[in-house]
Amino acid sequence: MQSITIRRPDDWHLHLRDGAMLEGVIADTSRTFARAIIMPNLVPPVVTSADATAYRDRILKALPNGHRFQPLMTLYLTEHTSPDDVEEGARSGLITAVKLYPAGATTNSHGGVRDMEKAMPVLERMAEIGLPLCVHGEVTTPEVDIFDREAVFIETVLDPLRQRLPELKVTMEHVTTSDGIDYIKAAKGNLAGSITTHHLIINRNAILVGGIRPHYYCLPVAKRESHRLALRAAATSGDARFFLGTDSAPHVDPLKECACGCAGIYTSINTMSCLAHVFEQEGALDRLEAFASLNGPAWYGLPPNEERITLTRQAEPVVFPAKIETGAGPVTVFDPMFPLHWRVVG
Ligand SMILES: NC(=O)N[C@@H](CC(=O)O)C(=O)O
Ligand SMILES: [Zn+2]
Ligand SMILES: [Zn+2]
Repeated sequence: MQSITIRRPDDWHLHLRDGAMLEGVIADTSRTFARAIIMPNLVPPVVTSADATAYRDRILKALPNGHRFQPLMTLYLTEHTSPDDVEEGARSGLITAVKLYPAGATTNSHGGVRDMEKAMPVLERMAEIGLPLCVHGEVTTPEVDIFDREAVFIETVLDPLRQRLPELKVTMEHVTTSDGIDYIKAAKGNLAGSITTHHLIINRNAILVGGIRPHYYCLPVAKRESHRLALRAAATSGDARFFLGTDSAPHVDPLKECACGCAGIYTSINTMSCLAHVFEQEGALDRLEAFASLNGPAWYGLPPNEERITLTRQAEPVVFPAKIETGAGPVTVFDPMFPLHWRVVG
């Protein structure tokens, strides 16, 4: 049997939600991942260090017995965020990054930033103390086509910001376009990108061909095939600027399967099986560890995990549930549309 052993992976972009949903999903991450950057887009969002402390405690309380898992907390940037609060949170080790949601760009982003000018004092402080900014890189201008939102964000928001504050460390999260990949590669430093599992596997056909398929709808929306290929090339290249951020984003089925379905794909449970498949297809299994376990910690200035996990390839497909049941309701699991043969064995 073929097998591969890598350092225990981390997830550099994860939605754990809260309450019954948090309790229902956390084990799918903590079973396999040692750490994750926890997204702050709760209702209401995690905006202060006090909010983040309370949320971290709820996450740790929801952890199954025997699971060791470190939530790396983020603050949701608003136009009123206090630079001092951010600095205190960072210095105490509570906060790993601050998250920029352009207002209206995605799930629970209405409290995000409308006018970047108002966020400058916080961003300047972050640049000073070396605290990374994680960005949902999409503009929300109604005139801009949804498939172009990432490219336009780079040109009109991200590049001007980086020119103004070259010392600011920026993580472009869930990169979905070759424009994003090229922009990161061309940068002289202080820029990296996370890539999701699903964007390595689906293009926009998955959402629209043969009927509208809400469980493949997420933001940024999957793009055309050429972009997926660029993401795969970057992820499997070993380039230290690219790493895993699953963006696993659970929504209960009734909120996905309706006239105005939520954006988000749930991949925590089968991410490593999907990734091993992708890296094997690309002849890059030896670079899976860089993508899932090494590049992320290096970017965030943390040591890689000492523990190892082993994945084995079995002849029979590995069966994952089509849905998980949570106290909040059922959540459909990402279906890669091919059989998975890799399993995490420990
Ligand atoms: N990715 C998504 O489609 N949804 C995320 C928000 C986000 O990461 O943009 C969510 O919170 O549901
Ligand atoms: Zn996002
Ligand atoms: Zn997300």
